[in-house]
Amino acid sequence: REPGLPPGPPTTPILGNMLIFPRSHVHLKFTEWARQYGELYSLKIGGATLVVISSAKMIREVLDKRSSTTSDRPNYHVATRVNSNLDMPWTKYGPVWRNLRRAAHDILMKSACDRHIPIQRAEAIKLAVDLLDRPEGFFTHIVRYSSSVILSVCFGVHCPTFENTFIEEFYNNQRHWDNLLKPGNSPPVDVFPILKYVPERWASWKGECDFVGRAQRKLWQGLMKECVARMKAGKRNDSFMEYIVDRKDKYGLNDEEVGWLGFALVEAGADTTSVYFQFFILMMTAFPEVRKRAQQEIDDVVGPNRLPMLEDFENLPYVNAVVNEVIRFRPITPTAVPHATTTDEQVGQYVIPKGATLFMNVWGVYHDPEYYEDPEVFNPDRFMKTPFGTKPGADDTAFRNDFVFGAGRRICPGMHLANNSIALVVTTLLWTFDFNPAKDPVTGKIIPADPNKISEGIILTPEPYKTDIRPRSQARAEFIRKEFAAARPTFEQFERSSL
Ligand code: HEM
Repeated sequence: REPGLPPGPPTTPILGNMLIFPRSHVHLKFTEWARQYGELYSLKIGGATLVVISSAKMIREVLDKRSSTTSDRPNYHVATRVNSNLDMPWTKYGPVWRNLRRAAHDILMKSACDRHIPIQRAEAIKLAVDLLDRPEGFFTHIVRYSSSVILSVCFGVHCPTFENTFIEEFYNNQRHWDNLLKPGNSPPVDVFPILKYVPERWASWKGECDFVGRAQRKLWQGLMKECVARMKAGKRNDSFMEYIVDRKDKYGLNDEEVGWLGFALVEAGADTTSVYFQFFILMMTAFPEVRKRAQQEIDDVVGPNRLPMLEDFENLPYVNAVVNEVIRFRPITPTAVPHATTTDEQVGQYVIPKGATLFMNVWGVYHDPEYYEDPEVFNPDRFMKTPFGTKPGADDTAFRNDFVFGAGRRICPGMHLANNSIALVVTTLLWTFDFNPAKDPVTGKIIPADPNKISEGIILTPEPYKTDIRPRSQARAEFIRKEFAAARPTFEQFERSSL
């Protein structure tokens, strides 16, 4: 470890910390090291430097305040080979990223997202109807919901079913992509660039990259073709990509970049949102007393004769606390997406060198016992006491409830769309359903839903679990079906073409 670097675990010659770098549950090891080496520590992987940021104060200091020099992405040979670095979350900081980001900002800013609330609401109602019809398929219904929202909003196409559709093809392909991105699944080409030149017959990852790249391109090309054909036929439905196609010169984007931007929105927005709901239902199943209190609040504010609206959300402090606690307890993106520095950065007594990879340890921040009372306990009440759920009296000036969306210039541009989805789905589901632990059909014994069973790729996902989903009353079930019938015109404008 070079002098001046933040401290970190002892290194071995040449390899640095490579042998002790975790192969899974990276966030847990990062957090264990944070308790030992502090809010800013470093790791060496061969010649490369990784810096792990594990406090709200340091996130502000390094990623927010210095965002003009800490917003690059690390070199990712796999991403370069798969999509020439045009898939926005992985794009290097520079003119292409700036153009993509400007376009993404304009279509995803709050006022632009608000125009899409009707389809998000209609989809939340469809999700409830799917859960009434086939509650055991709840994982798939959630994935369909979030994919269909993103596809409607971005490309103007609704997906009424999961099976044999674009969504199934997209998710199959994403599994390959996630595998490639997982540390250890392809050789460390970025640390030892010589590996780039290993011939394909000894480097199966190269073929896998080419396969994934071709499949991703085929997906966005199909979507773009439909979108442009619809525009030409005079059947616009106000989708984001129509807006970008109209203004691609203004944004300095060519057709290829426009296509990859559309793909990035679907990729970054579908899985993340659906995983939030998978965790939410898991928590409502595991903690029925929390669910009942949230339902009581909705009943008091909304009553039984109408569905919750987005505007109700701000009048539901306990439901807000539940939403925030699910994010704190199980942050979907526990180490966000790594940033990289473009200059040397002096931070206090340390120097973070140019080209270092920066990890934002969201899990470590949200599970820090110095700031959170019993951080391993799911307890929405903490957010009723202080705005960020921190211990009363703790210095929370640098805290935010949205660290899960990243920081600085790279902060997730889709957060307003995601937050609208979360508010609408959470309130609709709590209004309509009870979630209870399932029972074994043979023994009658309760099958506990365990929040600790988590699998991970780029994002944290609950392992499949069982839950007993039932409407709170026959009247509420019938009401939802009526609302679904009334939402027909909202869906229709997205059904002019099908996928
Ligand atoms: C709960 C849902 C979501 C979570 C937790 C989430 C989280 C994140 C995180 C952690 C990043 C990296 C930020 C950084 O580097 O500091 C990111 C980037 C991004 N997200 Fe999201 N996201 C969500 C939903 C969405 C949605 C709905 C969209 C679009 C429709 C979206 C589009 C993007 C894009 C395009 C980027 C790349 C930004 C860049 O590199 O400049 N995300 N998101």
